[in-house]
Amino acid sequence: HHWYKNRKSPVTNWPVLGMLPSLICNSDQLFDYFTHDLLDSCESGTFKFKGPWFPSLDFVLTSNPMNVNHIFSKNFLNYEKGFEFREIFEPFGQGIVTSDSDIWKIQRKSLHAIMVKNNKYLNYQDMVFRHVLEKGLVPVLEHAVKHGTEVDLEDVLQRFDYDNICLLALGFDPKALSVSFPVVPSKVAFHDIEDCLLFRYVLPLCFWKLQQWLQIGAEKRLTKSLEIADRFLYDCIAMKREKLREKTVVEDDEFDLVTALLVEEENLSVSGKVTDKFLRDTAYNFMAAGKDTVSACLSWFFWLITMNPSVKTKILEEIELNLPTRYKEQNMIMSFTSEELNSFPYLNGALCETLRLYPPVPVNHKTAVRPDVLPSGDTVDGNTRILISYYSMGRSEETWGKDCLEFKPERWVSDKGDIVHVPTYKFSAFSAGPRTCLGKDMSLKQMKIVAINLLRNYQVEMVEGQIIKPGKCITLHIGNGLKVRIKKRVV
Ligand code: HEM
Repeated sequence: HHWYKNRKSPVTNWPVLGMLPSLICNSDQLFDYFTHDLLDSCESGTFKFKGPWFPSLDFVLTSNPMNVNHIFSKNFLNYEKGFEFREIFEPFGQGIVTSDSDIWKIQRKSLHAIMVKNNKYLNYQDMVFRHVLEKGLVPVLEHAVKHGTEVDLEDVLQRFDYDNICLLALGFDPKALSVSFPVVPSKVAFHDIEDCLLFRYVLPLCFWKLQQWLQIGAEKRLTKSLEIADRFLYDCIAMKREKLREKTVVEDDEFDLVTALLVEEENLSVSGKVTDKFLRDTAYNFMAAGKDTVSACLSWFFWLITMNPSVKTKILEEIELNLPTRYKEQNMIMSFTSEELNSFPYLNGALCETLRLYPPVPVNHKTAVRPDVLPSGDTVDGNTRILISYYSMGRSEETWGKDCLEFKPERWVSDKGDIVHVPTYKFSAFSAGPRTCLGKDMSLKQMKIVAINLLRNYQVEMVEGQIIKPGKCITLHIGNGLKVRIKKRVV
């Protein structure tokens, strides 16, 4: 009866073990397995994965845009991160990424007021970005050009991201991006925490809870790394409080997130609640959300344009054509306003195409509060884990056509040369609905500026013989990095 019931399933549903063996066998290429082995065979773009009988690891996997619209917008209140998710990601505390209901609303309101609405903070963002470009990225690239050394471009960009996010959140420059490629303990700790949390996510709760109690394996590593990260965060917060006590006016170049929260306390919905723990949780979540995403996207972008030389040529032509006259001289560090960046629709298309094929957040998590019927016709029970595969959505033939696996920036440029906008429930790299990414505009702006500076001034050549594939991580990195040689480009 069991075999008969499951005869149409694209993977074997074993008695007792469920579909776990197939998942384990494909853990090396999980997102392709979700896309091609599970979802491609379901007309509704939704697959019910059966885990072992005990403990239950069942989940509903979907890449159907109508379901995404329903889960993230139309029936938003029925789909939360959920208690189990918060338990697993407990180092995030009561921050925006893992919270629901009122706690999430307070976090979202305060972060939105600062990251999107506060002009002083937006100016600070631009200042920090220019600083990291000028004092971090360019000297490291120049060093690589001068010595002809091979560099891991992904590592360079991750360090760039880390310095940028630390300055944005805490006003502290860890100088992770410098020619000596130093080991930065807080950066290593954040990375380790992410690694250990991924373990927790795929293991049954009772298993990692036991490990935690015994303080062995990944849980032991997690405790140590969390101590390092917390010490770093609380030290930075104490320094900020001390600085503010000494000053009456905060300069524009000191207006980081923690300072902004302290200064703007009365105007935010958190009056009287800006405790050290609140600041720690807010900063931790902000850093976790923004720390590796830009570098992941840029790494895939440089690899994709190297594999597609005609795209690279077109981007360079667009840069030369639309570059403001003040930058016609070579070797200058170029920064742009958002309006100026609108003159690069093809570059925008190439970045969107990268995000479509390699979304830095490949899968999102939701929990159904009450039973529901999805627009695809699939039913979900209350307390069901739902995984939304952004990776599979970007590779759906139904949404993107027969050439969905090809890298074609042209699909994002209209016949008139304008940017084509795709609804967020179809192109969900930054998620959709009320929980859309708060760093979207900033990230797109920063990625364009890095791309223009690098492409115009340097020639980035891939080292032969590399295997480029996603690594096992919460963020979609290139597993083994991206080894390149950098040369100066002559215009
Ligand atoms: C290419 C770059 C980025 C991508 C693709 C991206 C993608 C996403 C996605 C998919 C989510 C939804 C996650 C979820 O629901 O759990 C998200 C949320 C978020 N992102 Fe980003 N992100 C990027 C960069 C950034 C940066 C640089 C920051 C901050 C400096 C940031 C801040 C946030 C925050 C605060 C949230 C939580 C929003 C909420 O739950 O209300 N993101 N991002």
